[in-house]
Amino acid sequence: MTMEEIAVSVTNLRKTFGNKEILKGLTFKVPKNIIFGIIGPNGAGKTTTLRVLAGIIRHYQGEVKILGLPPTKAREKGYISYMPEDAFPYDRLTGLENLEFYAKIYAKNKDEFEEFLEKGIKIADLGDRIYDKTQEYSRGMKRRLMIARTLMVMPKVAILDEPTSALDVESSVKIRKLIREMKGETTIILSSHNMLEVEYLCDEIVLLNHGEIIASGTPKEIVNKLGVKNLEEAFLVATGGKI
Ligand SMILES: Nc1ncnc2c1ncn2[C@@H]1O[C@H](COP(=O)(O)OP(=O)(O)OP(=O)(O)O)[C@@H](O)[C@H]1O
Repeated sequence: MTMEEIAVSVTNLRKTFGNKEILKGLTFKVPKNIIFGIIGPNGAGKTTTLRVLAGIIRHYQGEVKILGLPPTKAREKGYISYMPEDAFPYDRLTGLENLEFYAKIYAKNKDEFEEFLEKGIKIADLGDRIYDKTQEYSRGMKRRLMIARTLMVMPKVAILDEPTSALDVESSVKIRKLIREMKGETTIILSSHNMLEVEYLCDEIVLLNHGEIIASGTPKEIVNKLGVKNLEEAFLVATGGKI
């Protein structure tokens, strides 16, 4: 891969909290415009990694480049849009007002603001409920709004921490479709505990365990390498669980 083809490059990333080493030297590259998954058991370091990439965790060792820039710089330039796992809309605002609020932060001019908003409304797909205060929304509706907010600004890198966690089947399917439809337009980095989802969405993945990468490649490559039937089995074998 040439430099131009790489969206994110991580070299020997280490992060400690107190005296606990949470990330123990991660190295990986994410090509532009793919969907890249970070998977691993609870506490493996997925959210910590995503927070470093999003420019939220500023102190770490190693080198992280987003389109050639340190994450904080890339964030300042509006290259990154990040949806934390516990992202919630402002509940006193309507869905539309929430989108307007976020669009204003990213838009360089009025035309771009309108463009982002139009895209956000389309992605959120909430019909007339977009005019209701979000405190009246279901969990799935809130999530869709947050995904719309994250993706509508056409970031160069969208970071989604567990986009479908705690959603019912129908809401998850809708969100997966949304993400899939953005494929090729932007680089998407997501974490998930749902291996079917990861197999469906992700072009490439890294599997983290105790802050280390224990497998990487396409889902198919990992499955084949471990001689198992699917990614869920690969996950269990690689992390030492039982099938
Ligand atoms: N601010 C913090 N201070 C201290 N320890 C932290 C902090 N943030 C995370 N940790 C610890 O770092 C480890 C990795 O956490 P992280 O949230 O990155 O894992 P994860 O893979 O996203 O887990 P999950 O699947 O449960 O969301 C955990 O042991 C967690 O307790």
